[in-house]
Amino acid sequence: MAAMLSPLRMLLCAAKCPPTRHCSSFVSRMRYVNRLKEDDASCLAALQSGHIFLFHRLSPLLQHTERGTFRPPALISSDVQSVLERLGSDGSLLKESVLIGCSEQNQAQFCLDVGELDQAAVEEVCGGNFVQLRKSYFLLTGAEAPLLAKGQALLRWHQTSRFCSATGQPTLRNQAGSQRVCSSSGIVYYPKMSPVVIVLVSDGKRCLLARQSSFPRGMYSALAGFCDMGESLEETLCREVAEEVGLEVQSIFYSSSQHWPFPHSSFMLGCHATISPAHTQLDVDHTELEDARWFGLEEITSALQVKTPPRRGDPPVLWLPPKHAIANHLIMEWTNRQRVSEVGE
Ligand SMILES: NC(=O)c1ccc[n+]([C@@H]2O[C@H](COP(=O)([O-])OP(=O)(O)OC[C@H]3O[C@@H](n4cnc5c(N)ncnc54)[C@H](O)[C@@H]3O)[C@@H](O)[C@H]2O)c1
Ligand SMILES: [Mg+2]
Repeated sequence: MAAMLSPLRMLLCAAKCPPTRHCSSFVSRMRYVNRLKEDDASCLAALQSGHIFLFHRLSPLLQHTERGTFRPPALISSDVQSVLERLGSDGSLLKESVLIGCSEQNQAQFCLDVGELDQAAVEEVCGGNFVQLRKSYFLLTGAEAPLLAKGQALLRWHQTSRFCSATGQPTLRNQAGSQRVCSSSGIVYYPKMSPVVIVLVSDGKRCLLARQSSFPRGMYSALAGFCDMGESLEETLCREVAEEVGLEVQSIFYSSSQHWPFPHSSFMLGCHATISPAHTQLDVDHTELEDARWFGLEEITSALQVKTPPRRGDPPVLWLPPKHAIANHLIMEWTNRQRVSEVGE
């Protein structure tokens, strides 16, 4: 999963880069993006030759490909400019684009919300459809889904951060859209994510999954909870497991992290935790969770084979979080470890 590299995999990826006397292309891309965040003139120049992903009221534009898949078109600036002009908008909207990265081809990448234009008209001119992010996220494969999630998160932040919470005066963004400054007090605001710990608890033989009443039918996921102010990752993890299922954690292993756009930007910190096999009795907090249960390797293995979510009237079947979700990644890691340890027994 490209968006979630464990520290070991990160080391392996870094090891693959050939040593050069100059900066690696990764280093130069990261430095380029950083420069664009700090220098408005360079960012504006990069926008003229950059790629732009369009959104309409926070829904990204997707196109059907010949292979029956979907992709977000990366439009060039001059094309976006002519779409805007054709639909009666003056060119100034283009400058509202927000920097989201740099492609491996060294192209600066931006996103732009054209919510002030008629949705159907933009769709017709661009030959695509604006699809809600929750749906788009699961229609896309690879790195495009997290890129769009980042774009939507930044666009949402700009749309909801127009005023300083200390003075009530308007805030002004820099060209990259990486910060906003109060026009009166000079207070600088940066985009925010809420840290969330997500943990797959195991008693050595089984893993613990839970469901909230709002989850799709049959879906169980790892335990998750927002960090309280001042807490460490470990403290949040132990508190959430205690609060939600009444268990005390013995040990914690960090796995990986993920930006999760739903319902707003969360920074998911993924961990595994073990509890003593002698203390597995659950005391579920039913105000938070509809159900929590232990699942063995066999049940998880067959749930991983289920390809479509259960429908109303179908026999009850365990449905696991989709591939893009870090919960799925944790479950896969646990499954692989259990398989190895069962072979070793
Ligand atoms: N990507 C994944 O695999 C995955 C899996 C499970 C959950 N999640 C995400 O994790 C998040 C947290 O999980 P949870 O709902 O069990 O959390 P939780 O157990 O902390 O319960 C949510 C409650 O926490 C309170 N809360 C405290 N700080 C908050 C904040 N900054 N934002 C919103 N609410 C806050 C609210 O009262 C809210 O109702 C959810 O938004 C969910 O989308 C992601
Ligand atoms: Mg929770």
